Amino acid sequence: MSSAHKNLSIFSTDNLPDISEKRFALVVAEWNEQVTEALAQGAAKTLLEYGAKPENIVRANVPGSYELTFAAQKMAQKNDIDAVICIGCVIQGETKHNDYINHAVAQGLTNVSLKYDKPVIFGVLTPNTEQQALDRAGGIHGNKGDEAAITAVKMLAF
Ligand SMILES: Nc1c(NC[C@H](O)[C@H](O)[C@H](O)CO)[nH]c(=O)[nH]c1=O
Ligand SMILES: CC(=O)[C@@H](O)COP(=O)(O)O
Repeated sequence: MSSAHKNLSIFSTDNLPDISEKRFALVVAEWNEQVTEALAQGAAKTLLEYGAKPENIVRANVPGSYELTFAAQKMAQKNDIDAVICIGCVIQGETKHNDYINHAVAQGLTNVSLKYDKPVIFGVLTPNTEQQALDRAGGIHGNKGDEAAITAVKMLAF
């Protein structure tokens, strides 16, 4: 079901684990900062709403979404990080560059998650237009940052 038919920030929060002592890395790409900052704020707010402590959310910025994988690995290898949430926005341009970034990051974050046996959440928007991005960063389709945070919390139940 496409985002056009549902608010991405409406999800079940039943049976969530206690995250009061869990530590989260929040890795944020600076490209399309208006969007990624809205996503990051949504993710942080949601973690706090569901019981995370402010001191247990470790924020790190990277230049672009392609760099999320390297930073995610640096965070995932830390013994005091329980989950990594990666935030980015890769807007389609005139060339295929966005495709290469998106595929590299999706596969890269999956590899990091499996290598370090920790949830590494793909909170990267891959819109065709800036408006599509804004719609998913606190607009008509909710906030994908909220969704990424809840996903991290749910995965800590495994
Ligand atoms: N065009 C976008 C980029 N491009 C930059 C790359 O992510 C990367 O930093 C560069 O290729 C150097 O390695 N990044 C985004 O996050 N969003 C874009 O729309
Ligand atoms: C997705 C990007 O990296 C973006 O800057 C590429 O834009 P373009 O394909 O028009 O060069």
